[in-house]
Amino acid sequence: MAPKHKHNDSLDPLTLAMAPPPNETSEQRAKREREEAEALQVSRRIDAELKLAKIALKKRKDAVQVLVLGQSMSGKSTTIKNFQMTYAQKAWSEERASWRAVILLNLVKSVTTVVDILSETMESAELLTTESQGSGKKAQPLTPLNENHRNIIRRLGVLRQIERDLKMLLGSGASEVEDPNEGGDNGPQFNPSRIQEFAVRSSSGWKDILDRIRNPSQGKESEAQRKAFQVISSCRDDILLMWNDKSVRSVLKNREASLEDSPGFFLNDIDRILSPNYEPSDRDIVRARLRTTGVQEYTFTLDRGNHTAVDWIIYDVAGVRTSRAAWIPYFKEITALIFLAPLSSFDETLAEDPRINRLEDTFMLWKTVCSNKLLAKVQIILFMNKTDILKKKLESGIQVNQHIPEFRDKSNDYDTVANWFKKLFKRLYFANTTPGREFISHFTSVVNTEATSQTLAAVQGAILRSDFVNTGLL
Ligand SMILES: Nc1nc2c(ncn2[C@@H]2O[C@H](COP(=O)(O)OP(=O)(O)OP(=O)(O)O)[C@@H](O)[C@H]2O)c(=O)[nH]1
Ligand SMILES: [Mg+2]
Repeated sequence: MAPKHKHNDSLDPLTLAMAPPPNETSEQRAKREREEAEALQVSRRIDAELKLAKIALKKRKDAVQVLVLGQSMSGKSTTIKNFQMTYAQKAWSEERASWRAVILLNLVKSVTTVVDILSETMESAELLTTESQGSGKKAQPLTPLNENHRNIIRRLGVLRQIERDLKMLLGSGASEVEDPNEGGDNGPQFNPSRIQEFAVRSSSGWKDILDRIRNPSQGKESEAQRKAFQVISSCRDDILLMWNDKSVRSVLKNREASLEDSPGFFLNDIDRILSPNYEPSDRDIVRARLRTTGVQEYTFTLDRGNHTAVDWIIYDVAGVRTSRAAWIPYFKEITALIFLAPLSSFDETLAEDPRINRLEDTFMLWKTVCSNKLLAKVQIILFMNKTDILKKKLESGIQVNQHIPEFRDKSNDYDTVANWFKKLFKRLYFANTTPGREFISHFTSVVNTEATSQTLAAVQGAILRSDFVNTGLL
C-alpha cells in the first residue's frame, strides 16, 4: 500500500489548503460545513448583485438622459413636474398630498412679505412725521395706513414662527437664498475645484422632501404641518382683511411689489387651501415653489413612437450661481439638454447677486452651454419661459429699453419683444455651437400644463430624432 504522504503529493496546493483538517470531530465538521454553505450563499448574492448592477448600468447607458439647466427660478423643476404629471402619473398622484406643506409655506411667505412692506412703510412715515414736527411744519399723513393696519400686522406676527417651523420641515430649499454654511462662494460659474464637493453631496430635492413628509418619523413632520394649518386658519380673517384693503394695495403698488406674479403666490386661493379636505390640484403643484438643492434624478418610461419603450432619466439641478459647478459631471452622460430661459426676468436681478440682471445672466449661461465642448454632441432645446409674466409686464407698461438699452426704440409689444429675444438667443447659438447642430426653441409658460404637454411631446420627438440617437448610440 502506498504511504499516505505520497497520495497527498499528487494534489495541488489549493486542494491541500482547502482539505478538511485531519482528525476533525463531527461537531467541527458540522460547523465547517455550515460556514462553507454561508460563504457560498454570500458569494452567490454578490454575483447576483453584480449582475443586477451590470443590467442597471446597461439600462442607464441605453436610457435617454436629459439635463435640465437654467438659472434659479427659471422653471426647471416646474418643467420636470410637467414630465412627471404626463408620464409618471402614479408617482405624481402619490405625491399630491405632500405638496400641501409647501403650499402652506408659500402662502405664509406671501403674508409675511406684505407685513414687512407695511411695517417698513409705517416706520419710515413715523420717522418723517417726527422730523417734520421737530421743524415746526404742519404734520401731513404720509401713509394711508393707520392704527387698524398696525393691529393686523401685530396679530399676524404669529405667522413668523409658523414660517420658521415649515422651513425646518422642508429643509434648505424652503429658503430662497442659500445658507452661507451650505457651501456657496461668489466665484466663477464653473469652478472645477467645487465639482467633487457637490457631486458627493446627496441629493435633497423635492422628491426626497415629499417622501419624508409622506412618511413622517415619529409623527414630527405631520405635527408641524397640523399646527401650521391651525394657526394659519386662525389668521384667515386678518389675512383677507389685509390683502383686500385698498390702502394696503396702494402701498404695494407704490413699492412696485407685484406679488401676484411672484413664485408661489396663493393669497387668492386661501379659502380653498384652508378647507379641511384640501388636496393640491395639478395647477397648485406646478405653481408651488421649492428651491432645488443638490441634483435630483427622475426616471420615466416613454413610448419611442413605434410602440417600443425607452427609459428616460431627467436630472433636475440647483440653478443658483454657487451650485453650477455640480452640473459639469452630467455633461458627459447626457443625450439632450433643456435650457430654461425666463424671458420675463429682463427687469429683475439675481437673488444671490443683486448686481446682476437676470436676463444677462441667462444669456451668459446660454453662451457657455452652447460653446461647451463636452456638450458638442448633445441636442440642446431652448425653452423661452415665463411668457405669461412677460406679457403681463409689457401690458402694465414696463419698458424693455429701460433695462436693456440695446432694445432701443422698438415697439414694446409682446410679439416684437419675444421675437427680438429669440433672435438674440439664436445669434448667440450659431456663433458658439457645433457646426450643423439644429436650433430648437419653444416659447413656453410651463405653469400652463396643457400647452406644456404639447411642447413636451415635440421635445420627445426631437430628441429621439436627433443624430446622436440615430447613429446607433441609443
Ligand atoms: N407664471 C409662471 N410661473 C412660472 C413659470 N415657470 C415657473 N414658474 C414659477 O416660478 C417658480 C420657480 O420655478 P422652479 O421650477 O422652482 O425654478 P427652478 O429653475 O427649478 O429654480 P431652482 O430650483 O432654484 O434652480 C415656481 O413657483 C413656478 O411655479 C411660468 O412659465 N410662468
Ligand atoms: Mg428647481
